Amino acid sequence: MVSLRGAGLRFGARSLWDGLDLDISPGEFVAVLGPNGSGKTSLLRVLLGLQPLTAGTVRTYGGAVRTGDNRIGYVPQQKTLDRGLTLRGRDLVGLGLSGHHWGLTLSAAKRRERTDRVREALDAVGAADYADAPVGRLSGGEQQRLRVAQALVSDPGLLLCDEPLLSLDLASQRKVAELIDARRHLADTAVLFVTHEINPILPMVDTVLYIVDGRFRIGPPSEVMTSRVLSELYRTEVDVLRVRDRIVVVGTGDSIDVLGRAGQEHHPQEQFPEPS
Ligand SMILES: Nc1ncnc2c1ncn2[C@@H]1O[C@H](COP(=O)(O)OP(=O)(O)OP(=O)(O)O)[C@@H](O)[C@H]1O
Repeated sequence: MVSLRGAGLRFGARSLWDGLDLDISPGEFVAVLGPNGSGKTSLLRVLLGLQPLTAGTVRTYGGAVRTGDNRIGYVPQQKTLDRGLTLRGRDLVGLGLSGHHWGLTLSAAKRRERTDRVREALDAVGAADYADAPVGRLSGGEQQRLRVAQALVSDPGLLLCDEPLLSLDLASQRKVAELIDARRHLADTAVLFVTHEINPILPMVDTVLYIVDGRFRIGPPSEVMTSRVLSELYRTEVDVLRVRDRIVVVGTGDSIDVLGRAGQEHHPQEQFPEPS
């Protein structure tokens, strides 16, 4: 579905990553992790044909990337929609069916097919109940389900997700992650999932691409999410702990770190005060 060979991207003097070789097969779930500014969104933009590489090659579906490829679904970084936006959820999802494929004037049969596709996508994400409400009035989690439906309505074989769980509560995170996972099992859809937090998707992840300051590692979570590998990537001492079925990362100082931005200056008694 995706093939990157010797791929590099630089802006001016700054190289985001270089020498990146990555193959993604149908049905594979790839998590892309790394601190702010490491080039995760830029990688998605390359695959969407919005950002040319500065070195190497990229192919999707075995051919050159192109913008507006409706075989690629895209869930963008979540922004809360304007409260005043009166567009209905059903129409937002319909935007995922590109005009040139369906034509500007639709026959009655085509119109019915389009309506059915939108309804199926709404049902698949459990959004049928609020499909006719103005999207600006919906909660962040409800809006996010609609974005997933919009990305899936064209039946993409490749789904690119840019932090789709951001600012969702735990129940909504689980639901949205499960929807995406269900889709890949149902249709063998390959998923490239940019995230700062691996735990909500950990059971689904086949491969991690972890990028830090131009350095990166690719492999299964058990190989990449280790103290040794993350310490090498961050060039500082990082501890990766397994707590129940979660991964806890300490020492990176970025948002995947259990201690957040203060991680490297951590004083245990300040973070976790003893009960008085
Ligand atoms: N078109 C551009 N021109 C110049 N610099 C750019 C351009 N696009 C991105 N950058 C820079 O490249 C770096 C990587 O950006 P990118 O959005 O890919 O990071 P990210 O890993 O997705 O970050 P975050 O986790 O904060 O979303 C940033 O420093 C950004 O400012």
